[in-house]
Order: sequence, then structure tokens, then C-alpha cells
Amino acid sequence: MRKKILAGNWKMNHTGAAVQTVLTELVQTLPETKATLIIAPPFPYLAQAVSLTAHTPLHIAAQTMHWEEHGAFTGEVSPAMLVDIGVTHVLIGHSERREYNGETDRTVQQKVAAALQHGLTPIICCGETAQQRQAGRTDDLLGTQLRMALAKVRMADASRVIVAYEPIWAIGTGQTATVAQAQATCAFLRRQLAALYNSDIAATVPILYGGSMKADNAAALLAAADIDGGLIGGASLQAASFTAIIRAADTI
Ligand SMILES: O=C(CO)COP(=O)(O)O
Repeated sequence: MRKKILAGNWKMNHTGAAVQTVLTELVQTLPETKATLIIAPPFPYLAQAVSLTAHTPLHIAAQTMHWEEHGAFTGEVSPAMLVDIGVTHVLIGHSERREYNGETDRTVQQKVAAALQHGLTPIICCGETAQQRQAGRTDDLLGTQLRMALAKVRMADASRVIVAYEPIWAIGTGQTATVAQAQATCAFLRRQLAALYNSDIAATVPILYGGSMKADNAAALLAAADIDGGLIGGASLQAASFTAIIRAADTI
């Protein structure tokens, strides 16, 4: 069985004092777990988060990055900078970045390649809107998002990525996808990985579900055959709600 991965995306939440409090509490109350644990705080607190979680099972992720090594890109952060401060993972192509910051399948492609080149693990986000799902376009759209994201990733590197399926209509809405919907779409993504590479790689790459995952729905979602973990927004902001999901994952 693939190891479970629980990743908390803090988005634009918490300032320094809260980062300190929540991560300290998380470290102190972390249950014994087989899952891989990741937290993605906002940029200004990444170094603080790396230091607070040193020698613990928690990995620190950035919420985005630029694909270039350095240069005239005001406001951007490069993969080399993230590696330099001890960040190990990076979210790429979150739907909020696509909607508000002009990210496209093309920039996602460049970022995924750059992350791998620098030894960062990309968490490639994909997802559809409610209208796209109603129009029956989900598989078509996600197939394109995944194919574009991986277009520059060679077979030898493909097993180093993490994929996250986040239906846009389920993010921050409390309207979680049903287990059947989430499982069917994650299984579709795995079949796409098999078509793009091979069945061994498809069986290795973790596929996470994200969108209103909470302690009370996590176990059912995480028990599905093709859901290997969660990308968690709101419920990752406090130590107690995140550890409750970790405990739920370990009941499977
Ligand atoms: O977008 C998400 C994580 O990246 C999901 O957010 P919520 O868990 O708050 O719905």
C-alpha cells in the first residue's frame, strides 16, 4: 500500500506568533503516524517553520515558486531559495493561483520541471469547477492539466511527483466530494499516469484529495483505493484539527 500523505496548505493565514504557536503545539501533540506530514505556511514564515520543525516528522512546503533560478522577477521566489532554507516540497498550480495569479498549464509545466531539477517534490494541483463537472468535462480537463504538468518530466523523475486532485467547488465550501466522486477521479488520474508513463509509475505516484477534508470525513476518503492522502486547507490551520485528521488516517 502507498504511504499516506497529509499536507496542510495554510494559504494566506497566520502571522508569526500564530505560526510559532500552531507549529509548536503540532510538534508537541503529533501522534505516532505512518503518514508523511507536510505543512505549507506563507512565504515570510518558511524559514521559521523549517527551524520549528527540524528533527520532527514534519516537512515544510512552499505554496508556489518561480521556475527561474534568479533574475529580474520582482516579488518572486526561486526554487534555489526554497532549497537553501530547507523547504522540501512545493505546491504547484493550485486553483487559487490559477484564478488570481494567472498561472496556466504552461507555467505549471515549467514550475514542475524546475522543482524536480532542484530536488524539490512538486505537489501538482488539478481540479475542475462545478460547471465543468456538470458539463461532463472533468476527465477531459484533468487529463489535459496532468499531461501538460508532466510534459517535461522524464520517466526517471516521474515517481518523484505528488498529484493533488482538488475539485474547485469543494475548496473552502464545506461541500466535500463524495467518496465515490473523489475515488473515481483519482482513479482516472492514475490511469492517465499509466498511459503517460507505465503502470509501475502509476502505482507509485501518490494522489491526494483536497477540498473540505476534515476529521469526520477523512477516514472514508482516505480508505478509497486511489486516494493516498489529503491536501487540507481550513482544517490544517489549528494543531488539534490537523492531528485529528492524522489520527483518522491511521485508523485505515
Ligand atoms: O484548497 C485546499 C487545499 O489546498 C482545500 O482547502 P479546504 O480544506 O479549506 O477546503
